[in-house]
Amino acid sequence: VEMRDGSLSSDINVGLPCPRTSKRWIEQFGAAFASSVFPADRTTEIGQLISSYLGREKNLEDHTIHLLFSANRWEHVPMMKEKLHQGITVVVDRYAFSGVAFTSAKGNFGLEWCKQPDVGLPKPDLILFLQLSPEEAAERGDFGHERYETSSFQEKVLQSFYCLMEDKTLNWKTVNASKSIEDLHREIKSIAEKTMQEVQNKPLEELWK
Ligand SMILES: Nc1ncnc2c1ncn2[C@@H]1O[C@H](COP(=O)(O)OP(=O)(O)OP(=O)(O)O)[C@@H](O)[C@H]1O
Ligand SMILES: Cc1cn([C@H]2C[C@H](O)[C@@H](COP(=O)(O)O)O2)c(=O)[nH]c1=O
Repeated sequence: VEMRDGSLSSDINVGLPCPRTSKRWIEQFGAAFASSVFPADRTTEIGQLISSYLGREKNLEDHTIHLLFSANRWEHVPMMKEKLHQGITVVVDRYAFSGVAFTSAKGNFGLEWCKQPDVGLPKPDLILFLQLSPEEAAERGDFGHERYETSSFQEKVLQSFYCLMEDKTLNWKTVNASKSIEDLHREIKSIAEKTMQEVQNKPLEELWK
């Protein structure tokens, strides 16, 4: 979850809108935070290419898909900024951190190269990392259908996230995702509300600048 003056977003671990999760986020957070929610938006032309890639209908070169994920974030920046300036909390289900973690997990990609296309995106006020072992994640619904959804690759992604979390200029918080949905909701809501209070008068910053 990533936030700005009254704004909340999520790299819940948190990409831009995914129809599978956005409804739940709205149910959980919408009323409480008047939030706008968007995980990887698979509806735009770029989003459709990404969706075909993830669904293994299309193969794309690794640099190319990395840049497409980033472009899918940039195409939402005007909308995000508009909402933030209206005082609306923005929740993002996956963001630049997923971009870096997944591409760098492929090997032959340094973290610095992976970060470059996302430099300057709106900087999140909070990044919530929902920690769950790859084994436990694999037991949950829907796992295994898409590209990247294997326990061995997810383990590499996890290591990349740990490297990203060493950056103390970002407000990372790890929560234990093996709790019940209700308990997890309560914890996230509490952390998010506290952060919203803390940042409400702070200016919007740029990521990795
Ligand atoms: N705390 C929880 N306890 C038990 N099951 C859960 C919990 N949270 C989510 N689930 C279930 O696990 C599955 C995956 O959840 P969810 O879609 O939130 O994961 P995700 O990491 O956002 O997946 P993706 O990013 O691939 O969409 C769903 O079937 C959901 O109902
Ligand atoms: C944003 C982003 C995501 N990914 C990967 C991570 C997941 O495997 C999928 C997104 O699907 P989900 O429904 O949001 O889980 O794509 C990536 O490789 N790069 C990115 O920038």
